[in-house]
Amino acid sequence: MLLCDIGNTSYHFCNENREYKESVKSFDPSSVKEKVYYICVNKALHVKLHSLSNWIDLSEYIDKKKYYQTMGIDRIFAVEAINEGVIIDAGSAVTVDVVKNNEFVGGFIYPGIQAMRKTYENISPALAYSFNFECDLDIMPKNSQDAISYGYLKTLYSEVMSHNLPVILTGGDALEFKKIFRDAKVDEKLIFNSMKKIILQNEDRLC
Ligand SMILES: Nc1ncnc2c1ncn2[C@@H]1O[C@H](COP(=O)(O)OP(=O)(O)O)[C@@H](O)[C@H]1O
Ligand SMILES: CC(C)(COP(=O)(O)O)[C@@H](O)C(=O)NCCC(=O)O
Ligand SMILES: [K+]
Repeated sequence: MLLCDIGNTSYHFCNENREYKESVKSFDPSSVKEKVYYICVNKALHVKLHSLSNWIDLSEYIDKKKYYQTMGIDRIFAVEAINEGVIIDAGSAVTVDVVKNNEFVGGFIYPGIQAMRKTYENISPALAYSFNFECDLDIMPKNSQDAISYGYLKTLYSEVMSHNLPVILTGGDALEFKKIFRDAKVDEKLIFNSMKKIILQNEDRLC
């Protein structure tokens, strides 16, 4: 079964156990001839995907009453996958969603690594550093690279840890954030497993 999670940077495919990515900028979805179950947060692609009969939008098979109307479908599928924890989906944006006793408590959206690095760089060339994910968030920075790394990472780290819940990391940058959320579980297949659960629950409707 071919699954696809489409974000603002990548088509993230999973075929049985093979995972691969294609760029949103260059990939042509009509090149896929087999049936593919997908979710998509990329509004620009919605019309094209809905015109392809072999691309099946799983967002139509989820009970959206538990979520707010404009919530990203990637976040909804991630939340549906767990009963308790804080999910960090680190991609173009970093989304953080809190689930307690199988209930969606709420969540927030934080700039992704590339977006934030460009923001600092656009302020001044003096801030053109990659983020140091090894920087000690318990010590006030005394160099420029840690000054922007701490500025970007400490707020996110403190907020996530304040919930005292298990942390689950997913998304293209999960392994970077694992360096600061050391006790987190990295689950690159979180959303794909959630998609499989929804397909199984709706197999009579999904021919
Ligand atoms: N222009 C870009 N914007 C955002 N992320 C980018 C960009 N170029 C490369 N990346 C990398 O691509 C990955 C995006 O993560 P991914 O989860 O695939 O994105 P999304 O789900 O938002 O499409 C990250 O590792 C990020 O660092
Ligand atoms: C925040 C997102 C852009 C994240 O998408 P991604 O990082 O996977 O490209 C996506 O969840 C989205 O479009 N959300 C809509 C706004 C909201 O969730 O409130
Ligand atoms: K994301």
